[in-house]
Amino acid sequence: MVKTADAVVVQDLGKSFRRRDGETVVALDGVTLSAPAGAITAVTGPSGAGKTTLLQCLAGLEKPDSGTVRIAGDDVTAMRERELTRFRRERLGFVFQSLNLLPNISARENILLPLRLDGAAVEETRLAELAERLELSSRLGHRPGELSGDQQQRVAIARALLPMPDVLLADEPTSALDPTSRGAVLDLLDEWVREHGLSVVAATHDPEVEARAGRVHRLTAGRTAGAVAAERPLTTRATV
Ligand SMILES: Nc1ncnc2c1ncn2[C@@H]1O[C@H](COP(=O)(O)OP(=O)(O)OP(=O)(O)O)[C@@H](O)[C@H]1O
Repeated sequence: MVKTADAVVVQDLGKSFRRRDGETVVALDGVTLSAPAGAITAVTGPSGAGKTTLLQCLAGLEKPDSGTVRIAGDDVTAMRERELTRFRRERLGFVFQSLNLLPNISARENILLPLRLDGAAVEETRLAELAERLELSSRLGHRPGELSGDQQQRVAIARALLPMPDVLLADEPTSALDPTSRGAVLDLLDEWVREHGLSVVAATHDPEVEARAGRVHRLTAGRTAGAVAAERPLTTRATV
């Protein structure tokens, strides 16, 4: 089933940080954007533009100072911590820049962790399919320290996808991937977007992710410049 409504709607989001020296850094300065279901949305922009902060606010891991974040119609900014934790587990998948794999358990156990925390059944068939598509089948018994950076990033992607989230929030999801794995990962994401209506919101510097995106938002100094930099239907890959 392919959904077409906006999965993520961000309105006038503001977030500042107080640095140790007392200076205030404005990371998000009134960001307004949306991301449809059934598409990849790229958030691009120079280093320090606020991309990671935006994803953290979308995930409810940072509390914005102003504005709203709606995911599948639910106002994330209004949720209390317990509700937010459940919402995150049930609806969202993350690929963090730092990957956050647990070092003392195998790739397989890392991938299964969100389902285990949720008390959900282990989806062996889906796990096997994901592992095969991400070329991890022979690596599932290895711990993260025994894997290359490229393999670790693919483990983080498998972990985020296995519970079948509505929205995948990904911070530089292809940064450690070589060209072959990058193609395999992006093909897989394209497929999930089309077949499961997944909404992928990816902060990225990677032109290939941008090329696959149905919508591109460019952030500059915490602001969306012109809100939608490029928009095209999923089936056409024309550059705008
Ligand atoms: N916890 C924090 N404390 C203080 N300042 C912060 C904090 N997090 C982010 N910032 C500042 O907010 C601004 C936006 O940072 P952010 O990491 O969101 O940018 P980014 O676009 O993701 O950068 P990159 O592409 O390098 O990851 C930067 O000036 C950064 O130094």
